[in-house]
Amino acid sequence: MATATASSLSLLFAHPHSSNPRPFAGGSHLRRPLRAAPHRARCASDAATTATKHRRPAEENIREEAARLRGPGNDFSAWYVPFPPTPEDDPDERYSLDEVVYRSSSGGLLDVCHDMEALARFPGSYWRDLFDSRVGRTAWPYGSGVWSKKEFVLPEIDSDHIVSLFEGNSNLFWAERLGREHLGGMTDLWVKHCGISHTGSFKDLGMTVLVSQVNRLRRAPLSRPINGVGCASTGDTSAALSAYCAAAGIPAIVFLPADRISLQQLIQPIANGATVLSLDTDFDGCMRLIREVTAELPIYLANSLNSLRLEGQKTAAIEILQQFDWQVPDWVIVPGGNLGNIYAFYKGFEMCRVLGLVDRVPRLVCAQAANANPLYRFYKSGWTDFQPRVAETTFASAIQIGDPVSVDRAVVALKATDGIVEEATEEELMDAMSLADRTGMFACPHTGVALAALFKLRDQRIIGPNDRTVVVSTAHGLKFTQSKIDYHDRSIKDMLCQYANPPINVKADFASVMDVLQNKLNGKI
Ligand SMILES: Cc1ncc(COP(=O)(O)O)c(C=O)c1O
Ligand SMILES: N[C@@H](CCOP(=O)(O)O)C(=O)O
Repeated sequence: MATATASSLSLLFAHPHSSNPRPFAGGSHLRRPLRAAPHRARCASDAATTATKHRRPAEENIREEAARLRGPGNDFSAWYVPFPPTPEDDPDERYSLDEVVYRSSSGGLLDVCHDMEALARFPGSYWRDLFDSRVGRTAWPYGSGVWSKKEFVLPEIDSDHIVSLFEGNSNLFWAERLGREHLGGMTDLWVKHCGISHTGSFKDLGMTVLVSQVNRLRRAPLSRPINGVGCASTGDTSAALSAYCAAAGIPAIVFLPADRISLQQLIQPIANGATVLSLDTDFDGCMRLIREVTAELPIYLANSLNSLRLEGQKTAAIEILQQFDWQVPDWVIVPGGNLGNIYAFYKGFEMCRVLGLVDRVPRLVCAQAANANPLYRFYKSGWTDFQPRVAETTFASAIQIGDPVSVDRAVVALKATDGIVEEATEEELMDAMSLADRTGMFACPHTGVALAALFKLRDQRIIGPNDRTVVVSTAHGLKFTQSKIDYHDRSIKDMLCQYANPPINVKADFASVMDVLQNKLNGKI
């Protein structure tokens, strides 16, 4: 494993060995030349946002309206660089986002690097105001929580190529009762409901970006021969990929570990018309196969090994800052599996810090199921010994991953934020999820993992009662109802299920009903 050395994204934005004082800023065939700095901060997207005061003509749709209103292009750009940057790397190694490339020349990961100098010509206040002005609108494509931050995501894509289902802008839920009653009087506890979304998980945020770029590549003038988009999945990536591909008319191919994902997840790609291969292996086995297959066939890889995905996912971090009026929370807790998302959160926060939208980043916590905890073990070894493992069955089935592709990214994120890795047993995660449900949520088991980590960190007094803390809820509880049914049925072997609330079977007569209700009201049952 490559050692993570970068402690700040700024190292990505300016290569350590580059002698160019304006890193990647000039002379490249990958980007248009920079314009002279405008004295007033305006960009094309801005014009589209502000010019929609009048209702568009009935014969025009929102894409066409956006095209009509589009002003001159902006000069922001982005490209792939090796990740993390090491002194051994060729400082000139970079790739256009229009290339189909997932790995650096040394076989390492890639990251999307933005032209920070161009973005930094505008003060943080400009970006805050611009992003705030777009929230809740329908102006294409800014009604999406991802594309409302287009300049920080895929600045060069034509809005007409974007495949968006108006994802993002998810609820930041004040978990008042959970914090007050069950977490030692926590006053400032929040749950970012990334799973209350089009396909029921945070994957929509990344998939809109990836499928939009594929759409751009397939269409003229690039006209790349990409016949389909494929992924390995524990159920959520496949659902998001299938939905976005279906919306764009692009074939989707998904590799699923047989009998290891929920029925609700399985039916999503089936319903969206994807080619679904159910394979007799675990997620890590599916991941190995999809990598081999995409190296042979003109199928574009949609897993988070592909760093485009993380550009969309990072907008959840920016959205959290925005929802707090650009104040930075103290802690953000993220459940981790393949480990792309923890890095995406870091990148979103760090980009806002570097560009002056905020002045610091929160401490990150990555929470893993004890049955699938390679990162936790690595952390506990003092980051000295990473061992992939065979992940055991967990109710948090979407993070049943033993050989995460983004482990290097996670290490960078955690080291840079003085982060922590925690784990949760099956009982801890199911209890945490069920307790949260009892305070008005309908959490998924992965959110249960993050909540269980919070319980532990509160017990250890690492997180204080007044610390502003955000737990990232990654999927909708309705995708994982069987685990809740088993819990409330007390049918889970060796689990007390202390918050189970099974239905009471009552004879359908007045006296029996009254009897039960009186016992209930008197606290006897
Ligand atoms: C619901 C859910 N939560 C958390 C995760 C973990 O995200 P990551 O793989 O980016 O660590 C996943 C996917 O792995 C997921 O589907
Ligand atoms: N939980 C994921 C696992 C794959 O992660 P990815 O982010 O690399 O696509 C899933 O839902 O498939």
